[in-house]
Amino acid sequence: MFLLSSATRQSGRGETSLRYMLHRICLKMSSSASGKALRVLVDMDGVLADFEGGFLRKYRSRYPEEPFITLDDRRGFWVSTQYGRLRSDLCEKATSIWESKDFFIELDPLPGGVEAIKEIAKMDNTDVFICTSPIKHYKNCPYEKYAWVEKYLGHDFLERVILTRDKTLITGDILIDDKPDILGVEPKPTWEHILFTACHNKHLSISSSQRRLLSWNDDWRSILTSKRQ
Ligand SMILES: Cc1cn([C@H]2C[C@H](O)[C@@H](COP(=O)(O)O)O2)c(=O)[nH]c1=O
Ligand SMILES: [Mg+2]
Repeated sequence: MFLLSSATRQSGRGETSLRYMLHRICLKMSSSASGKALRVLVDMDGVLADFEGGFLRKYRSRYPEEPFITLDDRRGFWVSTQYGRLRSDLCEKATSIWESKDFFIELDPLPGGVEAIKEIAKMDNTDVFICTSPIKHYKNCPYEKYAWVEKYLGHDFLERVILTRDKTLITGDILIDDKPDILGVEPKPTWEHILFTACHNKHLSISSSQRRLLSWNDDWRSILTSKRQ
């Protein structure tokens, strides 16, 4: 501040543009600090990265003799629970897939997700963060989630990664997430949950007040607009 004000005092003609720049910087800082910038939280597994497709491909390749559940027949968020119901030992076999090295880094991006989040990141008055829950078997998953973001979104996007097992603690205006029930210690999260449609939740009826995003081809821009004041 001291440097800037002494520079404006000395500069004469440069004073107006320096003042203007300072004004712009202050505006950007105060709009973020006062919560005016729209804060968009985007989940990773099932929203940006194809967890279900990646799981089924690797499960069938590792356990070719075992029964499996097609994506069409998936019901309920937890893959492990549905496989456990099919046969109790299959719960552990399913879990072994996402606990393996290279599972998370090798997930394919879901259509349009990478392009959409890059576009959101460039929008004026908008802050976007990837908000994702790592598994407790932490040997590979947290590293690979960062590596996936770097691979598809670039190194600078690593600033925008939030790893948390409790998304209710994170403040934001919108959380785009495929998990139907997002619970945690905070009973009233600040965000509106936009349910991202996935094979496991497409049959669920949601309340009239809840909104869905059917895919990244759906009108996510209108949802963002609706949250701006
Ligand atoms: C289906 C399923 C998922 N998980 C793990 C895998 C991911 O790390 C999280 C989900 O993260 P998100 O941020 O909510 O997308 O859960 C699991 O442990 N068991 C499962 O059946
Ligand atoms: Mg998810």
